[in-house]
Amino acid sequence: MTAYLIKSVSVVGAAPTDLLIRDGVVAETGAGLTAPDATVVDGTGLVALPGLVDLHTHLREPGREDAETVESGSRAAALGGYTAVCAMANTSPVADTAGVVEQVWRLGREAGLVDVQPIGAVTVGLAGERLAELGAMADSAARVRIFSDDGHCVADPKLMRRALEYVKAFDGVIAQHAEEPRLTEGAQMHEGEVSTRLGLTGWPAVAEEAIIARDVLLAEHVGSRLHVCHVSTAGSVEVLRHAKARGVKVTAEVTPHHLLLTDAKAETYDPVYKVNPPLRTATDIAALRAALVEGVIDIIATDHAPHAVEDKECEWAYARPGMLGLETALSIALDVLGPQWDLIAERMSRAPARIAGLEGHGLDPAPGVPANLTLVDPTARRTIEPAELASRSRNTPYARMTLPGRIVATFLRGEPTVLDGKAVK
Ligand SMILES: NC(=O)N[C@@H](CC(=O)O)C(=O)O
Repeated sequence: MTAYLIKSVSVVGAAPTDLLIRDGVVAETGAGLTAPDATVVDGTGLVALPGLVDLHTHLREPGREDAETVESGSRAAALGGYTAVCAMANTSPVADTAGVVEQVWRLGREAGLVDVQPIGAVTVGLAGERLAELGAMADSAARVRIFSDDGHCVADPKLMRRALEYVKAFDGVIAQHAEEPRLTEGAQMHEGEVSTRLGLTGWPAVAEEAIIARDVLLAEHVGSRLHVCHVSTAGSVEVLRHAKARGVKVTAEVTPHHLLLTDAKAETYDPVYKVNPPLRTATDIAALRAALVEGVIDIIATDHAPHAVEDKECEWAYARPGMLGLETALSIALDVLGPQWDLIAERMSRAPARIAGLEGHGLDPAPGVPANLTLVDPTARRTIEPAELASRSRNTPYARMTLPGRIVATFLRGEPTVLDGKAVK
């Protein structure tokens, strides 16, 4: 195993220091370190963060390997500064058995670019009718702790209650895609002034808020852990604030795109902006940003949703919802939050690692800690070229935008997965 000596790097925004990485861990920190056997990495001007952790990634394997594979998505993640991603269950076949989650977990190990933690489906086939084998997935080699029907809401309150109760036995968490399906039938975009003008069927904010309100009450009633996926409205923030004040065990995520882009993007009729939940208003964005700073929203999660060209470059109504996120998330966070490094480390690494229970992740670089970290150049600016992304898909909403920050290197247990801004393998 090669040793690495990172010189003069700012750890989470602190004064520059040296980091010696050896045998998979941070062996030493301090000014003026020397290690003749180590490869030197110049960290001048760079910020070291604990490796980012994404709680919400669609890797598409098995089933849609044309859109993404565990390997291509892992490479996109590493290039985005991630050392761990949680892979959503809406694959084909659905990850609703021990066999499928073990397959995804094994593919992640084989790719070896990030730790891939499979998420298990809550219900068989995401159909919302009966519980999947949650216990078998938890006991499998993949050690599943997060369960989600993401892409679909667990709409039946009795099933949701059962799922919340079931996962208590192994400190699991249900990650809910909050969307009351009866209120979003035929929905194409956010219900509001723009949808009225464009004549597109709207997805009202209340469809999200009603489910979150119900679920925080259910989680409180059974004393279980609830995680809310991709929170997108100001009203949802108020429900979450209320629940947290009552001591409900609820955590919540916001995506980079819901922090930056509004429903006005639909005016272009470019389906790259079609996403679920939909892009909302400037008022929602302001509330989401404030909630993220305050901690009412715990984490940024990408909802990286790669789609093949034919599923995206078609009429708006026929396009699949979803956008890429892994390779641009840190840049959007920097754009939105500025260089608040401790906040970024908390919302993009420490907190998601805690929620997912990922050992060895989400820890600031310090002696003895597994060397899962990323080096960011905060002053660099880059223009997003879809063709240059590592993802197999091209559906980034940031094409040709110039964004702050560049991932220079990522280390997974002391081995670089990215060096000089390029994937190592
Ligand atoms: N977030 C998205 O817009 N898409 C997700 C699933 C979903 O939530 O619809 C996908 O898997 O593509």
